[in-house]
Amino acid sequence: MAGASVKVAVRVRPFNSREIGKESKCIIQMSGNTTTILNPKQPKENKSFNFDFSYWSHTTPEDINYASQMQVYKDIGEEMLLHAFEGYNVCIFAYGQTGAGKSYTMMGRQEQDQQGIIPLLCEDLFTKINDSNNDNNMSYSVEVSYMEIYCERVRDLLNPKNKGNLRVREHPLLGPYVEDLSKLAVTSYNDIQDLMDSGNKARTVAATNMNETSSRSHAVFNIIFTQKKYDMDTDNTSEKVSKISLVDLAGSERADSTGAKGTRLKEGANINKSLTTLGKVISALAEIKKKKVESFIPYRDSVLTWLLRENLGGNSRTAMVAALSPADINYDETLSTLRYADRAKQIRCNAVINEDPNNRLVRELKEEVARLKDLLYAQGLGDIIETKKTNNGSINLYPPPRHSPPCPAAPDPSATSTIASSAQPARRPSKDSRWDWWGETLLCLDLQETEKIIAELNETWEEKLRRTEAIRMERSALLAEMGVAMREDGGTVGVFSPKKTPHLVNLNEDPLMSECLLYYIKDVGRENAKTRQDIVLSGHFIRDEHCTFSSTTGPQGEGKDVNVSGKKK
Ligand SMILES: Nc1ncnc2c1ncn2[C@@H]1O[C@H](COP(=O)(O)OP(=O)(O)OP(=O)(O)O)[C@@H](O)[C@H]1O
Repeated sequence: MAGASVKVAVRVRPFNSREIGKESKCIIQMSGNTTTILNPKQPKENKSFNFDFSYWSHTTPEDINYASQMQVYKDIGEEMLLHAFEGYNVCIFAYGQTGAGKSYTMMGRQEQDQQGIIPLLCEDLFTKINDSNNDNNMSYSVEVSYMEIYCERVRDLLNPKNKGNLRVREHPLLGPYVEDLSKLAVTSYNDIQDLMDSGNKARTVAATNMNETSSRSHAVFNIIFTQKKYDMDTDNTSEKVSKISLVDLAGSERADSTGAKGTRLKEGANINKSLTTLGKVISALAEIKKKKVESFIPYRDSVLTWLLRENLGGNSRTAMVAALSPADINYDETLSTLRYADRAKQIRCNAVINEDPNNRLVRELKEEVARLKDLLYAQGLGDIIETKKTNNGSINLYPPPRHSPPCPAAPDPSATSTIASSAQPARRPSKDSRWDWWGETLLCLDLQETEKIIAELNETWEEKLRRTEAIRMERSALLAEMGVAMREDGGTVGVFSPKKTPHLVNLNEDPLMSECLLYYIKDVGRENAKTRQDIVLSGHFIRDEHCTFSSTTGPQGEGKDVNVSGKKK
């Protein structure tokens, strides 16, 4: 299995009404696995590409060559699900310009035979689990998370409590992950379907709220699939864990072709930042294969690529579906999609079976906790751990005792989920104490976070189900309170109050979050930090000596400063 290439498929959809209205010509031809694009201006300049699959869905199911939703699932989804049962991480992502058919391929329509890869895969997953229920030595658990990345901000689509933007963090053992992203336990396909529906609604509500369409955000649906096998002979239980990531990317068109201006253009640049970086990552990985040399892969330059790092050239079996418009008016975008897909073919991933990762992880995390505690004791900060014991398990971080007080009274770290608690220190620390203060604070945060992860891993299945049910009830209550109903209205999906008046709801209540959360991921270890710009707190924010927070758009960043109250300077 080692060194398998990314599987790449392209799929062309029927004309839409706009294209029909413009009397568009079809410029895509397919024969076997080969896709040819005809240049409408230069008839002799046809370009052909070979892929693992070329799906002709331009006509109707009556056409013998027509590729149905089921065929796409059988070729791609079924294979990936098989790998998940083998214990590999898998990923399927859809790429293409807005309206090219990404969501149709990934989610599809509710109607019969029109469901896409995600629902078909989830249904098949539970069919297979139920089929093997006769085997008493096997047990399975399925957990789901669903997030949206918009303008480099991460939103939880399943838990209404997570209103703000979630932090993307890096743990020395876990790698990149989204802090506090809900992982909900599911026991049937119906459970997953409900979560998918709620998540899709939350996505539409948020997009409506921002006067946008969801095509500008990336949607990442994750399934954590755990299989436990009891061996009677050895009285031992072994475990395989697979993460199934199903990704519907934002429309890939260039900002200038959407007529975006001002703020919109800036947002576009940020959305495209993830896509542009994805392109750079794919190109860099393709170069490695071609030239057989190591090269720098800019995973950290965007939230999307950072979170999908393992799926792109790492521990994963990965497939990509590139959605194509058939129309001559979209020639440039479609050619660019084909080139993108062609490069993706070059990527090789080194997937390994994730056997017994949780036991190992808990052991390693406990070692990490012991190491962090030793460090705190060695620095004379043992009293933090002692306070924690009497403090309901939470560490009072502000200020750490030895160098106190570099900052004023301690805020309640649980008051807001992310920045506010880190943003509280308002007095400028003395030059000498500043570094110690930050070093110690980071140490405390690491300890707190690692203990949180251990608690999560140790949660029993019953506890997970109870937590899932509590979140489900909160979600229903919130949606009922907002009077949200989704309906098709003249082709537009909207958010309506029960009286059917258009009704906007503010899911983005935290102004601090919405104002200043731009992720900053810098390729520098905390311990190697040499300049104040290198202090990366929680992976995103850099606190400078004037107690403002710089959030930049990237390592080269044109930084945008925000002060502690979250208003732009
Ligand atoms: N293979 C197909 N067969 C039939 N209809 C399709 C197909 N692919 C897409 N469509 C239709 O084309 C329209 C646009 O598709 P879709 O919403 O999936 O595009 P998209 O690439 O996800 O766009 P966005 O970036 O806006 O999310 C939809 O009405 C969809 O039902």
